[in-house]
Amino acid sequence: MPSIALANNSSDSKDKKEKNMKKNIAFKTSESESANPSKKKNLMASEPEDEIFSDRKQKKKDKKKRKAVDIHSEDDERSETSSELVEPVNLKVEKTKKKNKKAKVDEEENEEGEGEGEVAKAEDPNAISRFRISGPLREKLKSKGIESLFPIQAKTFDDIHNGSDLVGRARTGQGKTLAFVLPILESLTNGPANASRKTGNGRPPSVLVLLPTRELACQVYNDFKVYGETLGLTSCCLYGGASYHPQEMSLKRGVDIVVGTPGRIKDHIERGNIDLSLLKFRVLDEADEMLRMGFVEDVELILGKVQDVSKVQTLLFSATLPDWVKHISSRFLKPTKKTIDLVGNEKMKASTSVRHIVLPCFTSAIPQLIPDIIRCYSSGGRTIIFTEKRESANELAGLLHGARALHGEIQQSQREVTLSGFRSGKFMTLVATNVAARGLDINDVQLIIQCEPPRDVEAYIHRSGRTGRAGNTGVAVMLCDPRRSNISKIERESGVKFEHIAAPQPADIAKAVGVEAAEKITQVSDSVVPAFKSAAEDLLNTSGLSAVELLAKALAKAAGYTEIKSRSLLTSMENHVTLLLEAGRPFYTPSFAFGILRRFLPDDKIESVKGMTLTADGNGAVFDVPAADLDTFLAGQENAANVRLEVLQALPPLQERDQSRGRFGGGGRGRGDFSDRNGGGRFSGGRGGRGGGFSDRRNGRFSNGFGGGKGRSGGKKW
Ligand SMILES: Nc1ncnc2c1ncn2[C@@H]1O[C@H](COP(=O)(O)OP(=O)(O)OP(=O)(O)O)[C@@H](O)[C@H]1O
Repeated sequence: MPSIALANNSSDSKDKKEKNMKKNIAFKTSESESANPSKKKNLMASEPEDEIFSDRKQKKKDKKKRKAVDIHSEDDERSETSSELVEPVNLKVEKTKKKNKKAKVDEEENEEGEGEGEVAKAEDPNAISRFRISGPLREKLKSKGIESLFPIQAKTFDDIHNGSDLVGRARTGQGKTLAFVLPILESLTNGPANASRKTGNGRPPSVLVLLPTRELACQVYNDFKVYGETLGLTSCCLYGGASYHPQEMSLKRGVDIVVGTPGRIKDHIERGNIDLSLLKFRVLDEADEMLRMGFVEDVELILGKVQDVSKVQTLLFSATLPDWVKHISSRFLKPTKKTIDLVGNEKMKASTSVRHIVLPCFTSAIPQLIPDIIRCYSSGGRTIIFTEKRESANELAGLLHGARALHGEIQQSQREVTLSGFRSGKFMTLVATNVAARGLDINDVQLIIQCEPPRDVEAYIHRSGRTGRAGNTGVAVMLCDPRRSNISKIERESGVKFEHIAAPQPADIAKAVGVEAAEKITQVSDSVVPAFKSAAEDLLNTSGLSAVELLAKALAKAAGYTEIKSRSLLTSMENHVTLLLEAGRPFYTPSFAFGILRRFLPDDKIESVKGMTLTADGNGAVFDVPAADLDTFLAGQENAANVRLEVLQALPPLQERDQSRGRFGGGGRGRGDFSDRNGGGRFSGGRGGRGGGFSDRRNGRFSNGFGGGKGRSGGKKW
């Protein structure tokens, strides 16, 4: 990892009043909902829907696993709201234990035979042998390298197997999928649900799993398929954008497990293709996202198809469970439900094995900056870049070498090709909208880049959680416009303590790529030396450069650089420098700082100032100027009394502007408009408030004060 100049934490200094996202949900009766079918129709038409992805989880066992770093919260509080809470668990510790145990078990199995190995396994409280997991399933798990259950799986297994409804929450990447897959499969074949479930041709499904995106549905379907077939259970995946016929054929033949997205499943219900009356299990995975997307009525309609609610188990899982979802869960789950919350009131809600970084940057600098961030922070693994808008994803993917876009407007078949190409390593950079934020489990994603702070804390938690999975480490870099950053809300609500860094500088980049370039050069066969020796000698004699200087150029070229530019600390613009302005008195507004500059600089130089931002202590202002203008600025200050300009090597803490009105509701222009003063801003986000994130557009069921502004109220336009 390169040594990047660390700036002080600018968010510490501010304690701004944020508008509270009200989560008082006005419930309406089902009658009133069904009285409004036309609105439902509209929503269905615009649904980003669900997803497909027939790609297998490619768990390359030989991939190097990065050890988890500890960024654990000091806050040890436990939730007081959950009905049945368990101690939050340090996955890293568990995982390390598991690895040690596995090594020990393997050793003993080899030396002393199977019996001894079983004893060693039994010492691990989460060893799969300690759970009611039957032989074939156990063997399948072992073949996938799973010898021991993760905490969320271990803590929910018995409750689910014994027949309880359950709400399960654990941080991203901690194995929530198998937490419901395994006990469901066992219950259906060797447990309580076995006796009453239907078998034979044309049987109706026993399990229904609902997910918010097609990609996620396919991923979860794949787990049910792989593990279910070891127990003779069949699964199918129903998602939008794919042809109806094969889905209808699967349903006609009879299937045990149906996984899908609400829109397509509702379509199948309306076409009379699917009978959900005899379900034994209903699962809402990423429940909060599904409900946030406005699927609450569809979900309710689908779940309501069960004949006898007392005979069905309902499970609800997510890494984020806002209070309003907990309220809603009481509609779907029995009052006797269990809650297993491994996050609870712990301060840190996001992944603890991820390094969370904030980097100031103008939108216009993003395309040039990202390749260097990837070089410095991806450790050679995969990168997912998140943009807010589909157009930005397309645009950025077009500008970055070897990157592809993924979003809801791309045809389903292409989405599948893109995701499977990313999983298989055909290309290493995916530029996506929030369609990829939830649940996707892709091997060796080392780096997440968010081009701007997301609309809410849940989005931050899920996006950054695409890395650092299953105990591995990762890096999440969030870019933000220094003039408009509003990260303190995310910081406060997620519990993340952001590291503040500046753009990678030439030395950082050289350090990151130099070793690889040196390896490339040393790997060149000695056989080339005689052939190129005389050319090398000529070069040394005629270039006027030393051998070291020439070698430095060769290394740069081998790393793909023919020139390397420094970047400013504030906007990350190339060939700009960052200055601190002080005037011996407090600064209240950026205009005041501009006023001071006007006293000693001509207008055209003032025009070149970028990113004027007040320091957190209010005693100065920080801004960028083109490196070519630096002398003019420094010389100019000589003519102004009490004015001091300093070239900065690291950013001081800066003031945040309160963006809560626009971004989190209340109307206004919302996000966007990240362009710099001079109209740069390739990715300038335009207007359109982003309020109303939770509102159900159909009947205001979720209308909870988030309204206002046009735009992305339903979050359905990924
Ligand atoms: N017991 C286990 N041992 C080893 N690996 C496991 C185990 N359980 C799950 N995994 C692996 O951990 C990874 C993360 O699992 P999963 O996708 O279910 O996480 P999640 O908690 O649902 O994450 P998210 O909240 O992001 O959806 C997967 O690659 C999965 O195969």
